Amino acid sequence: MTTTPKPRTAPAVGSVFLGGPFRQLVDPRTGVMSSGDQNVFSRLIEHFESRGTTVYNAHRREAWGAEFLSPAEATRLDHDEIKAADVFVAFPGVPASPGTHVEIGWASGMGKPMVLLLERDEDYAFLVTGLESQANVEILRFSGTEEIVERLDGAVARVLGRAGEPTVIG
Ligand SMILES: Nc1ccn([C@@H]2O[C@H](COP(=O)(O)O)[C@@H](O)[C@H]2O)c(=O)n1
Repeated sequence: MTTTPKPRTAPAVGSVFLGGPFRQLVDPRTGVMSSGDQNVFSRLIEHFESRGTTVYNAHRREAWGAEFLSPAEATRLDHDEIKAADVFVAFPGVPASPGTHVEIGWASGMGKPMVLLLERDEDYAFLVTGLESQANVEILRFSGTEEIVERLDGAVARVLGRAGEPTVIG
């Protein structure tokens, strides 16, 4: 008897926090991020939402820069949303995004499964590239947004699969 292989589908993820450079991307002339930069975040948001995943994302929440919250409001919301999310996904940024690096520290401290999106051939902080020795994180090196989309579900599934395992200090 032959059996038909079941189609492989990525496991459902309840919620994701998506972070990355923000203030440095807001054009002072327009007060918002360029459409190209908005599209990168929108593409990843749509990717997750099309699978029924709730996406927490400050760039969309704050209308790409047109509706900045106060520092205290943004900090409280981001901290609460990272805590609520099943997975933390972020671009540390080139140049480095200060806010995202704070968020990476929070997510590590919370033991959150993490996927960090690093541009291929760019240089990043030692404490980002070394984080796999201390936390449940996958570092995904990419050359374009579509490469992220192709590889993201696999990386998310791997960190979720390891959630709850003790972290080996390297
Ligand atoms: N108005 C803001 C600014 C930042 N954030 C969060 O911080 C990260 C970006 O930090 P930058 O230093 O690059 O601005 C980003 O992941 C946001 O979650 C914010 O929520 N609101």
